[in-house]
Amino acid sequence: MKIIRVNDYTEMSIKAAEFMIEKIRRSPNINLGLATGGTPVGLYEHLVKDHKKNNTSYRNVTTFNLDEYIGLSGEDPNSYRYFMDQHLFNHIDIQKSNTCVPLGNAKNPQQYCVDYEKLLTVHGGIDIQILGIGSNGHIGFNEPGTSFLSETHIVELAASTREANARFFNSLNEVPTHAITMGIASIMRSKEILLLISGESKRDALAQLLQGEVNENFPASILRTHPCVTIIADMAAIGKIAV
Ligand SMILES: N[C@@H]1[C@@H](O)[C@H](O)[C@@H](COP(=O)(O)O)O[C@@H]1O
Repeated sequence: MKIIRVNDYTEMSIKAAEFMIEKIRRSPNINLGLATGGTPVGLYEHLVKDHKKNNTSYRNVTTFNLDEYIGLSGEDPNSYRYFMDQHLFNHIDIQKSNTCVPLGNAKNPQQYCVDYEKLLTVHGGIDIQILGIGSNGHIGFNEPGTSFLSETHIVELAASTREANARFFNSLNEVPTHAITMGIASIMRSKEILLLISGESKRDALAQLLQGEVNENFPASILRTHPCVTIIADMAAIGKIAV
């Protein structure tokens, strides 16, 4: 894993945007794996700025999001589809039909998981996957204990994850209990991974990722076995860890 140290959230977002823009310009029909949460918001802001200023085109780009809450429609302001539209898709020249975010209100969620996984394969897989990390080591919504062999599936969210994400909702009760997420195996099939880590609340997770064992109890640890991972981490997350 390659680690890029940056001072703060802003620098992380700019570096991540430069990293992505370079790939998109080089391969205009790239398949991007996208993440939600607070971490990539700055990255998306910079991609939008760059699109407006330098005309980087997303015309032939296809995107796949990692996850979505079960029970929320794409019009729900707390859905990840809504998040992606607001933060990125509505502001760039991407074709909406090329943006794939799992459906939170699919009629048959189990079958939908199989279909989403197939969709990834049919498109030739993800070229570069952006990831954030939960403080318990989750990636996507793959909570501790998830099999490293898992593909897109339905998960029950850990209490700590619902609490961490409650800040986006009116109350904890409104946070859905289940989500659909690409599995660990689906994520690991990406040709390249860019993991963003910012803030003191992620310090333990970063330390465990770098120094702990590769173990299903800490889902992100599998990334140590991926051939092409770049981590951009800020000083608040790094703290005194030797990187
Ligand atoms: N499902 C998302 C993840 O994809 C995200 O990476 C993580 C960290 O979120 P944040 O960036 O807000 O800390 O938790 C959320 O639950």
